[in-house]
Amino acid sequence: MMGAGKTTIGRALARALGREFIDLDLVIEARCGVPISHIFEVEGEEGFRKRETAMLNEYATQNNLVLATGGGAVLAPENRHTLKKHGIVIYLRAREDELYRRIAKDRHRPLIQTQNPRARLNELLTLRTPLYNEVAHLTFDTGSMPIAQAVQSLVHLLQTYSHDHCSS
Ligand SMILES: Nc1ncnc2c1ncn2[C@@H]1O[C@H](COP(=O)(O)OP(=O)(O)O)[C@@H](O)[C@H]1O
Ligand SMILES: O=C(O)C1=C[C@@H](OP(=O)(O)O)[C@@H](O)[C@H](O)C1
Ligand SMILES: [Mg+2]
Repeated sequence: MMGAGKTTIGRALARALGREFIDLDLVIEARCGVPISHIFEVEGEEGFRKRETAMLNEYATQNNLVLATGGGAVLAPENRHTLKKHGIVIYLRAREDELYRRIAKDRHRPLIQTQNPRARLNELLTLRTPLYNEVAHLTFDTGSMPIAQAVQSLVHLLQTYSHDHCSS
């Protein structure tokens, strides 16, 4: 979900693993030359989702990446299939009040620029939590854990997962 730390922790995890980091939102912004919020204004959420799926399809099959999606990438069944098929998907989980604290003042997340952003976040979480669970190979609670500590734990979690599930 927005504010879980996908961009921040993803970037630090990539560094720790010596992998390239790709954030789908940043790739979309770089290609379009405008912020995500502008894409929402001009093309609506639907237009943004098409771009998100196109970028996911482009990067999902590349090896040796840490790829951060936006929180809504799980909405399309096609994206869930792509993520599960090609990646080890980590669901970064944090409590609703912690998510809200992290994103409340940020004007760059168009979906919560509403009269009642807290209620909106709650609605989105209700809708999406089953989808996050469906697509996750691993679930990790960031809580109020410092980023460096989260990264260390994730490296360990991935090592264990790879040892148990990957043949080479
Ligand atoms: N574990 C954490 N503890 C405290 N702050 C965090 C943590 N993870 C992320 N943040 C902060 O929360 C905000 C949102 O993080 P971000 O990585 O953009 O989340 P996402 O990409 O999942 O929306 C940023 O200001 C980031 O520094
Ligand atoms: O949850 C969502 O639907 C979205 C999350 C955002 O990314 P973050 O999850 O990195 O904030 C960004 O993709 C866009 O604003 C839509
Ligand atoms: Mg992000």
